Amino acid sequence: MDSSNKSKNLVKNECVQVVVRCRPMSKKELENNSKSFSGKERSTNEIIGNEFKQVVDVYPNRGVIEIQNPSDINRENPKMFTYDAVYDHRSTQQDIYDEVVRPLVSSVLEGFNCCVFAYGQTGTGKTFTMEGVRTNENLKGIIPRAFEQIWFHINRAENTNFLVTASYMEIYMEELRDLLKPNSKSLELRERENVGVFVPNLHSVLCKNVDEMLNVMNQGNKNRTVGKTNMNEHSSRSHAIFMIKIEMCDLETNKVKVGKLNLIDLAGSERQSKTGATAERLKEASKINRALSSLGNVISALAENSPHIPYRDSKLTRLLQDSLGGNSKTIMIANIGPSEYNYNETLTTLRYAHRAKTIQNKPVKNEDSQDAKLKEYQDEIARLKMMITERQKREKTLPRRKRTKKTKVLENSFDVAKSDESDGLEEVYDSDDEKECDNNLLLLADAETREAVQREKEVTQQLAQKLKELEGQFVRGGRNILDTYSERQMELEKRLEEIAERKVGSLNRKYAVDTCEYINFLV
Ligand SMILES: Nc1ncnc2c1ncn2[C@@H]1O[C@H](COP(=O)(O)OP(=O)(O)OP(=O)(O)O)[C@@H](O)[C@H]1O
Repeated sequence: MDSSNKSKNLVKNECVQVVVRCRPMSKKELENNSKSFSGKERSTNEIIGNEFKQVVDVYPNRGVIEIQNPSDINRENPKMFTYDAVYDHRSTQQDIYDEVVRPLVSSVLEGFNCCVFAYGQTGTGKTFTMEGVRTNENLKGIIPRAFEQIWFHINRAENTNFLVTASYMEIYMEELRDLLKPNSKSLELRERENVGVFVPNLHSVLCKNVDEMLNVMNQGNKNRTVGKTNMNEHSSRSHAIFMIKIEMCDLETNKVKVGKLNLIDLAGSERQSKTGATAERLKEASKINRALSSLGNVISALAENSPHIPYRDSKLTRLLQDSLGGNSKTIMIANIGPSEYNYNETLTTLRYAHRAKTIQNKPVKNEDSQDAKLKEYQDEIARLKMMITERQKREKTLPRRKRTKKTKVLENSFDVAKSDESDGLEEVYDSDDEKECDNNLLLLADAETREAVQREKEVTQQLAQKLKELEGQFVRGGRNILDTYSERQMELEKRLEEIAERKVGSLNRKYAVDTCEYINFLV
């Protein structure tokens, strides 16, 4: 990208947006909470008695979370934190998506790099928030909802070609694994100027609709490392990263934009005394905690404007390099639990989340991106079309004989694959007369020339086939305007986006006031 483009595309600094979601009391917590002080002895892995009291209060209208220190007997001085948005146990998956994530995915579709990551203690609802419950429409999480928004947009974007790919990987025990190719060897991270950190050889799947993306997600989830601990029946033992790349070409201007979306479900921090982890689970926990502590260090260093940011301390922080302090628009969802039993972990999460709010990114629109595959394909398509046209012209200049009954048989042997999307080819074969001319070429006087022409035609046919395959990679926008949503729903989506933007704007104003309170709290 030249420097004039760079300055044109440079958006002003933008802070990482931080939202906190407090999950409801779990069944176990509610059951135990109903018991008063039982006086029972506490065993290492058993959670009992009064420790399930709720210590977290959520004020969605003010973007505030209060947490009460259980050792403060009078319970007079709760600690207070303000975020871009906060969600309590009543919040729905739809609320979070519409108010927080929808505007971000709109930015992806404008050509920005964007990232959503869920952070928090084990069992606080990160996977629930990101992936949700597959079998329940209302409980599906951010990832499947993002698929719907993306394809909703594509199905309406006229005059645009799209090339959409998805990849899915996990960081397990500090190793990068391709969740779509579970038997392949572990992946490496590389860094290149103008590209940033990337993963060579990561498998990516071409997607043409929501269902194909859901298949990628489900396929990857089958291969994700999950285990049981005392804190969570299905605890994620790895950090999972779902990556979507959307290349878009405006067919009027021929300009290409590239939007990238990283959807990250981190493994949760955990304490052995609570999870009861032993053997393999314990080894995993130590790697998980180490990577999360390096993430904490990166957040702190960025918040303090430190000259050295320790991105290289773990694979997770290297991967998040662009999302934290880089060129991406980023949302951190900090998940917490409400009970006293998790007070220390919850406070730690709230503190890190608050620090992350000060991290400044410089989002840049990826316009005229040189590494776009779509650009490469389009150039190749133009080249193929030109070659085919030239060949056709050349063939027409060869001497012909008049068509006879006998030669009609030959017509069936020649049928260049004709794509309805291939404008160039339509030009070449747009009338029966021309096709007849082509067939007549086979009737040239001597066998040698006939053979040469036949060979020529085969080459042209191969080129046409290649052209068809390349064009088959794209999705032409604006083809399915009435497939899944009505016009009324489109309007509703627009309104929701406006509401979300207004909400974030008013919370930002509130933040200025609350920062003073936070500084007081720190001193
Ligand atoms: N907002 C919520 N509403 C209802 N149930 C929730 C909510 N958040 C979490 N849960 C439930 O809590 C349990 C733990 O959630 P989940 O597995 O998403 O936690 P996690 O943070 O991903 O844990 P880990 O780090 O161990 O993978 C699940 O049974 C989940 O359904």
